Amino acid sequence: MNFDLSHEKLFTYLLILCSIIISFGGVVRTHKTTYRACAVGRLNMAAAAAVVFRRNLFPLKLGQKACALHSSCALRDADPLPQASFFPPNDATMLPPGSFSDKVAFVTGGGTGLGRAMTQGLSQLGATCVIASRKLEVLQKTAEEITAQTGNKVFPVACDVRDPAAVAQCLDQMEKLTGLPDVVINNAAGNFVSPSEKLSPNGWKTIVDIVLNGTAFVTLELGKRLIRQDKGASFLAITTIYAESGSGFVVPSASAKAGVEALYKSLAAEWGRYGLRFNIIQPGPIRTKGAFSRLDPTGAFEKSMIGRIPVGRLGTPNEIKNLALYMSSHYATWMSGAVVRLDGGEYVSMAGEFNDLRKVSKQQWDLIEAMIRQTKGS
Ligand SMILES: CCCCCCCCCCC/C=C\C=C\C(=O)SCCNC(=O)CCNC(=O)[C@H](O)C(C)(C)COP(=O)(O)OP(=O)(O)OC[C@H]1O[C@@H](n2cnc3c(N)ncnc32)[C@H](O)[C@@H]1OP(=O)(O)O
Ligand SMILES: NC(=O)C1=CN([C@@H]2O[C@H](COP(=O)(O)OP(=O)(O)OC[C@H]3O[C@@H](n4cnc5c(N)ncnc54)[C@H](OP(=O)(O)O)[C@@H]3O)[C@@H](O)[C@H]2O)C=CC1
Repeated sequence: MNFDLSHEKLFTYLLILCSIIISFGGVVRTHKTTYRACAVGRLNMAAAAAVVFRRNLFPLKLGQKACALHSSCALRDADPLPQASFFPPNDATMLPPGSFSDKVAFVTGGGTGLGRAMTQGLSQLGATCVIASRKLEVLQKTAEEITAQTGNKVFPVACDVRDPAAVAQCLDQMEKLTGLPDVVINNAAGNFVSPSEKLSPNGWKTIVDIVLNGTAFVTLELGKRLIRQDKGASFLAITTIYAESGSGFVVPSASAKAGVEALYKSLAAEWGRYGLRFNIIQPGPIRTKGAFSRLDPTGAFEKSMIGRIPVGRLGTPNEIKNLALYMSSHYATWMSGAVVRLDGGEYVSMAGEFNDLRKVSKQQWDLIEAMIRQTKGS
């Protein structure tokens, strides 16, 4: 019998064996690294398998604990690159205090992640906020926390943006609570990575319904009401850098976000005459539980993702907050139909044909240059 087991395969099998032991609650030492299963119960096996998967793609640092796939564990935090020290995030709120006094802001998906950060910023600068999404308890907790911090009211309203009747009801409720908004941020989204050949019709529909139809229902219903009341407003949509390029493995999201951009650019042209502005932010990767748990659940890709960001680090929710506040404010009244990318340079870094030459060392460059200079004629 021919046992063709390379070191790599043997190591993988060993790790799978370890993961099975881990899944029964054990602690395993391999290569001086202690892996302790962070999950209990049914998720144990999945977590341990994720560690094996990740270890084989990108080695864990010594002593780093495996924490994949379990909600009780903090999300892994891959190191920034050295150049990130030139570009520290400035999380302070940028606009002057009171920039949104007497304004009402409506933020979809305002209970978590980037939506929460933008709501916090608007509230801090004086806005009365209404936040809407499916999970009322999450919204309530965020609303209480922000109001306690800023002293300004944040109203939670349950709403599934996929349902136009629910959207209309939510806006009725807002009108009673605060009147129509001056600032609208369409931030709610759904996403997951999946090979497209595994997508069911309902998988496709779910993402397109949340992202494109949800944004359209909110925007069109609010727009009609604002037009009827002759009230101006700023609309902002949060899309993504791959809305422009497209991307494999998140095809429903890429298609829907591209649709949102077309919707916003079109309405910028059509509804300016009613006092309505429409702009778009395309964020690069920012660690939020919502995004990373669905787009990189094993944590295997975070390091390589940071590696392709010229600024050498992920963005922060507060960086998106500051841009969103500016674009929604009275400092930006001449801005409409704009698409602003905020991604540490990731988009251009992935696009440039020769950008991988960053990996070439000084000595290799000397050699390459000498070879090129030796070439005569064509
Ligand atoms: C080189 C790799 C680099 C990795 C980088 C990682 C980090 C990158 C950061 C950059 C991010 C860029 C853009 C981000 C865009 C975002 O939008 S992030 C925000 C993500 N947040 C959310 O998604 C929050 C809300 N999401 C949800 O509620 C759910 O996830 C869901 C599925 C969207 C909706 O929930 P629900 O309505 O309950 O739907 P379900 O009934 O569960 O499912 C509906 C159908 O979808 C199918 N499905 C669900 N999950 C999957 C999956 N993982 N794979 C395949 N199919 C899936 C499900 O089976 C249902 O279909 P069927 O009825 O046919 O079974
Ligand atoms: N984080 C990142 O790296 C990036 C994020 N983005 C975009 O930023 C935005 C915020 O994402 P992020 O904060 O990371 O992720 P989150 O998952 O935290 O935010 C998504 C929000 O959408 C809400 N939501 C989902 N489905 C619905 C629905 N059917 N009706 C109403 N609300 C819904 C969720 O609340 P609930 O579950 O209560 O409904 C949640 O608050 C999204 O538009 C995303 O596409 C873009 C590029 C990069």
